Amino acid sequence: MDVHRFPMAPGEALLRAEGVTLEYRSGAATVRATENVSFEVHRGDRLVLLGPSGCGKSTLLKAIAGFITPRAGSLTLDGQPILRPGPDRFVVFQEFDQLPPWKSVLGNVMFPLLAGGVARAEARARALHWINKVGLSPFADAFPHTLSGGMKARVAIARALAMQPAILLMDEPFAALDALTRRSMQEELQTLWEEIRFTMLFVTHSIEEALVVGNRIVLLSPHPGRVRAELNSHQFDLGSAGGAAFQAATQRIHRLLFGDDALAVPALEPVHA
Ligand SMILES: Nc1ncnc2c1ncn2[C@@H]1O[C@H](COP(=O)(O)OP(=O)(O)OP(=O)(O)O)[C@@H](O)[C@H]1O
Repeated sequence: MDVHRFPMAPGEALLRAEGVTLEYRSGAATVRATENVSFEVHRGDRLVLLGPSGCGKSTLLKAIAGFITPRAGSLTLDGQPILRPGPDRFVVFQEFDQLPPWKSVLGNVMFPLLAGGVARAEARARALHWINKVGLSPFADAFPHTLSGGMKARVAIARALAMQPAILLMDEPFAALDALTRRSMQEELQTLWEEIRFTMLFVTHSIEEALVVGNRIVLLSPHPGRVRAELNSHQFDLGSAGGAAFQAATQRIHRLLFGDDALAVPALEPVHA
């Protein structure tokens, strides 16, 4: 078994969102979360959905995960319509209480593999491999309540990567962490990506985090979320944070989201920050 292998074939889009409108309905009330949103995620991309609170980022992720059906538009993965949840998509949430407290780190990472029908011995080997990758081998038998927030985040990432999903969906995974831990988790995620080159769709409302974590950023307007612009951000990492180019990009994005530029930029115009 090659536990390093991820489904990779650079080139065409892996995930395609086309004109996606998402709504919540309860009784007579309808809340439109996103409107006519289009973007593509290519294999090996670290695409960030960035926008203010309530612009529909989490709702988009839920739709891509297969939990919500678009009111209009389409979502396809590898050319196939997304109709339901599947093992090719795995979500890492902000709430690390997503780890069942009665299972050890090893048990937590093995759990989705076993649920997906992987034999116990292989699930154990794969889990131990990814626990090692996130630097938690000494804690394989520890239980979640004995771990720090950053360690829980690493368990959640190991659990997701062990499933070898076609795309990793991350919903503000570091938002609940203190600033220093958040920064080191961003760094660790970057190191893991450089080694494994998994495909990731990352949701955040932090401009700095988007620049550090992503190679491309899709900016969403306030409620309901519409694509405001798409930017390349591959030139930035934690090393460039605080530098002049990074600061300029941060201010540019801020203006695009909240300032006068927000009205002037048509959807999907490529912007090189
Ligand atoms: N279960 C729900 N029922 C009704 N409306 C909802 C539901 N979940 C979200 N909404 C609404 O949909 C819109 C988008 O919410 P969503 O959580 O996707 O935004 P977000 O960009 O992820 O925000 P945040 O950054 O604060 O998490 C909001 O107006 C929100 O109130």
